[in-house]
Amino acid sequence: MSNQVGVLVMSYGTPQSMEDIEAYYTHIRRGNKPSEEQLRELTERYEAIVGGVFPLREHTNNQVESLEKTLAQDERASGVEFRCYQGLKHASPFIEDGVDAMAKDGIKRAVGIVLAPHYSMMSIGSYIKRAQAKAEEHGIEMSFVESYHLHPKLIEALSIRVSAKLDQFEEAGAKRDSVRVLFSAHSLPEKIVEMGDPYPEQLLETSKAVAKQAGIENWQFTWQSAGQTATPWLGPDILDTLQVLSKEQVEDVLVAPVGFVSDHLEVLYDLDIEAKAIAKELDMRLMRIDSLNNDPLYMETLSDCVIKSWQGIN
Ligand SMILES: CC1=C(CCC(=O)O)c2cc3nc(cc4[nH]c(cc5[nH]c(cc1n2)c(C)c5CCC(=O)O)c(CCC(=O)O)c4C)C(CCC(=O)O)=C3C
Ligand SMILES: [Fe+2]
Repeated sequence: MSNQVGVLVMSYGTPQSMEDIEAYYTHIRRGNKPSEEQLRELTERYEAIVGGVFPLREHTNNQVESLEKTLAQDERASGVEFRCYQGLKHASPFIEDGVDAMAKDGIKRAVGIVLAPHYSMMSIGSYIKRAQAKAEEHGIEMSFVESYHLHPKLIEALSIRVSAKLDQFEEAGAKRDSVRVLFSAHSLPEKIVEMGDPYPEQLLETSKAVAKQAGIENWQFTWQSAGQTATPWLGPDILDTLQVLSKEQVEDVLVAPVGFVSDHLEVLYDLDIEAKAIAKELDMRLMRIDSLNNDPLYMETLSDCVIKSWQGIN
C-alpha cells in the first residue's frame, strides 16, 4: 500500500475575477441569484480591496503550499508523504473537486482540515459533511480535524500579534492598559445557540486564552460581518460596540479578529475600511492585529492537528 496520505485543506473560497462574483454569491445563497443591488454592493466591496489576485485566493494558495512543506518536515511523518489538496466551500476548486483529485491520484486515506479554528455546524460541520460524502463515493477513508481553537501554537501566534500592536499603541503615546482589545469573529444566525452549537463558546475560549497569554484585562468579545437576512444574527456587532465604547470614553481600540486566519473581505473591508471609518467619526484610534496568513506557528498548528488526526486512522 502506498504511503501517500491526502490532506484536504478546506477554505471558504473567493471569486477568481470580478466577473465571477455573481456565480460565487449565487453559490453562497444556495443557488438563488442575488438582486442587482446586492451584487453591486458586494462588487464594490471587492473593488475596494482587490489589486490583482483576490487576497483570499493568494493566502489560501500559500497556506496550502506551506502546510505541505511543514508536514514534510515533521519527523512523526517520516515514511509518509502527505499531499495537500485544496477544497473550497463556495468557489473552484470546490471541496468535491479536491476529493476527486485525491481519488485520481490513488489516495486511499486522507485527513480533512479547515482553515478556520472554531467549530460550527454552519461552517466546519458543513465542510466536513460535503467532504465525507464525496470521500465515501470514492472509498477514501477520511478523518477530520473539527477545531483547533486552543492549540498552544495558535494561541501563541495570536498573543504575539496582540502584544506587537499594543507596543505600537504605546509608541504612539497611548497607555497600554487603556487600549480596549476587541476579539471578533463572523456572526452567525442566533438560532445556532438554541441548537447547542459550540461556536460562541469556542471563540470565547480562544479570546480568554490569548488575553491571558498577552497579559491583558481590558478586553471584550464582539461579532462582525453579520448577514442581512430576516432572521436575527448574533450580536453585538462591532459597529455598535464602537458606538458604545465611544460613550464610555474609550479612545484606543485594537481589533483581534480571531475567527479568521487570513486577509480577506471581512478583514480588509469590514474592519480596515468600514470599522475604521466609524472609529474615525467617533474620534477613536483603531488598529487591528496582523492576520496569520502563513505564519510558521499557524502552519505548525495545522500540521500538528493533521498528524494527530492521521495517527487516529493509521
Ligand atoms: C462562519 C463564517 C465564516 C468563518 C468560517 C469560515 O471561514 O468558514 C465565514 C467566512 C467568510 N465569508 C466570506 C464571504 C462571504 N460570506 C457571506 C455570507 C455568509 N457567511 C456566513 C458565515 C461565515 N463566513 C454565513 C452564515 C453567510 C450567509 C449566507 C449563508 O448562509 O451561507 C457572503 C455573502 C454576502 C454577505 O453576507 O456579506 C460573502 C461574500 C469569506 C470570503 C471573503 C473573501 O472573498 O475575501 C470568508 C472567509
Ligand atoms: Fe461568510
